[in-house]
Amino acid sequence: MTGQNVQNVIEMRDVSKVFGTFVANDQINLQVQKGEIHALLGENGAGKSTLMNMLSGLLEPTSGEIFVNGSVEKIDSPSKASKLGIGMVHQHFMLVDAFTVTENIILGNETTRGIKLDTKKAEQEILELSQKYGLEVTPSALVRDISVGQQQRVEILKTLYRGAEILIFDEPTAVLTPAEILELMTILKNLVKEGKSIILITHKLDEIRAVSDRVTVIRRGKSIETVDVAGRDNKTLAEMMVGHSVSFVTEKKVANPGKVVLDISHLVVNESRGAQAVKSLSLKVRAGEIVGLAGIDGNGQSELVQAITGLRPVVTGSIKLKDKEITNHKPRQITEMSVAHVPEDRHRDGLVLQLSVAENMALQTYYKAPMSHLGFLDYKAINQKARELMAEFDVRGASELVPASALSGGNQQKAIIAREIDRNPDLLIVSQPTRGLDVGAIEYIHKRLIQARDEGKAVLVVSFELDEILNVSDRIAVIHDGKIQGIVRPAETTKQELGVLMVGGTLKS
Ligand SMILES: Nc1ncnc2c1ncn2[C@@H]1O[C@H](COP(=O)(O)OP(=O)(O)OP(=O)(O)O)[C@@H](O)[C@H]1O
Repeated sequence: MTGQNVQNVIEMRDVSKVFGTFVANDQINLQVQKGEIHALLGENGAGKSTLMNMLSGLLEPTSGEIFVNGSVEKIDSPSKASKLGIGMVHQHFMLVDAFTVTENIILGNETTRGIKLDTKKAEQEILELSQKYGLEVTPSALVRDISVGQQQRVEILKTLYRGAEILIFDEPTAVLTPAEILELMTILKNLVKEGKSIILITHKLDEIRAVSDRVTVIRRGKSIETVDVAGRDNKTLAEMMVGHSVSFVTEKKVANPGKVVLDISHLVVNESRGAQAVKSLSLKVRAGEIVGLAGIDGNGQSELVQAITGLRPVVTGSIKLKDKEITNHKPRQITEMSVAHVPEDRHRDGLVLQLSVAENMALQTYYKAPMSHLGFLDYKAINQKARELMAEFDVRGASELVPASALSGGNQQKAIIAREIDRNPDLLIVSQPTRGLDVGAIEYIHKRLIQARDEGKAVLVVSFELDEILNVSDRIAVIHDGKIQGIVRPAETTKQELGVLMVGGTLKS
C-alpha cells in the first residue's frame, strides 16, 4: 500500500504491543519526517524501547501498521529493518571486545554484501564514512582498547555501513562523558545535514532542546502528542512527559553529621592492567551526611568503589567501617557489615537478568529468614516482599515474576535502589544512581537518598552529573587522577569551580 505522505520516512499507525496481558504500547502513532531529529520522551517504562524494537525488527507489533517511506512493511527481523534502511544504536553496545573496529563494523555483513572479509576495502570505506560524518575512529584498533565514546562511534558506523537512512538512538548519552556528549550532538547534526533521519530517545531535556526538531510524548504506553521543540523549556517538556508539575531541586534540611562511618586512609588501588588508579587517597564519610564524589570518568572512582566493596584488591592503605578494618575483606563480609552498593553497571553487577524481579530483589538476603527456612527458599515471602518494594519505589513492570531483563532500563535501576535501601545499611554507596532515569524518577531517588541520610546513614554518591552532585551532596569531594583534588560545599561552589578541580586545577582561597 502506498499513498502515505512520503515526507514521512516512518509512520507508525495505531501500533500496539501486548506482553501476556500487559499492554506496553497502546495504539501508538508516530510520524518521522525526512531529515529531522525526532525525540521520543517518556517516563521509565512508558514504552519507548518497545516501540523502537518494533521498528528495528526485534519485536513484532500485536496490531497496527508501520509505513517506511510510504509503503506498509512487515519488519519481522533486524535484517529486514536493515534492508529498509533502519539502524539502531543501542544503549548497551553489541561489540566484540577482541575484534578490531573494522572487524566489528563488517561482522555479520560480509555474506549479505557478497564480500569475503576484504578488510582493506572495508577499512577504506569506513574511513570515508567516518570523515563524511565526523566519526573519528582508528579502524585497526581493538575495541577493548578504545573509549566508550569511540565504541559508540563504531556502533553508528556499523549502521551507516549497512546503508541506514533512519537511525534510532536509544539513550545514547547515558554512558558518555560531558565532552563526548558534545561530540555526539555534533555527529547527530552532521547526520541530518547529510539527509539521514534520526529518532532520539533520551531523558535529558537539555539534549532534546539542543538538537531535536520535534518531540513525541509517550505516557504509560500511549502517544500523547507531537510538538515542535523550539520555544519550549525543560519544565514544560518535563510536565508534558509526566502529566503533572515537576520540581528540579530537592528540598533538604541542613545535615547533622555524626560519627565517621567510612574512613579511607592513604589508599592505593590498581586498575586491571596494573597501573595505579587510586593514589594514596583519603576520605571520610560520616553518619547523616551525603558525600558526592565528582570527577571525570576514568579518574579512579570505579576502582575506589570496587575496593571499598571488596571487589578489587587494595595494594596499600586502609579502609575502616565504624572503626573496624575492612581492607581486602570479601564482598559478602562487607555486605554483612551493613554496606549497601548500587553499582555503576547495573547489567554486569547489579542484576541477574534471567532471574525474576522478585529473585533479584532478594539477591542479598535470600539465604536468611524470612526469605528462606532450613535452607529452602520461601518464594511466597520473596514475591510478597518484591511486590511491596515495587509499589513503594514505583518500579513499573508487568509483575514481580517477569525476568529482570523485561523491565525497562530505568525500572531496573529503581529495583536495585529499592533492594539496597531496603537493607537499611549504615553505609550506602551509589554509583551513577540516576543514569537512564526520567526526571520524575530522579526526583524520587534523590528524595530517598536524602531520607537515608536523615535516618543517619552515611551516603557516598559517585556521579558524573554535576547537577545531581550539587543537588544531593552535603560535601563534594572531587577526584582527579586517583586523588582527592579538593573538598567543597555545594552552597559555596559552582559548576565552573568543580570543573577546575576535575581537570586537576586548584581554587584560589
Ligand atoms: N518481554 C517483556 N515481557 C513483559 N513485559 C515487558 C517486556 N518488555 C517490556 N516490557 C514492559 O513494557 C513496559 C515498557 O518498557 P520499555 O522498555 O519499552 O520502556 P521505556 O519507555 O523504554 O523505559 P526506560 O526509559 O526506562 O528505558 C515496561 O513496563 C516493561 O516492563
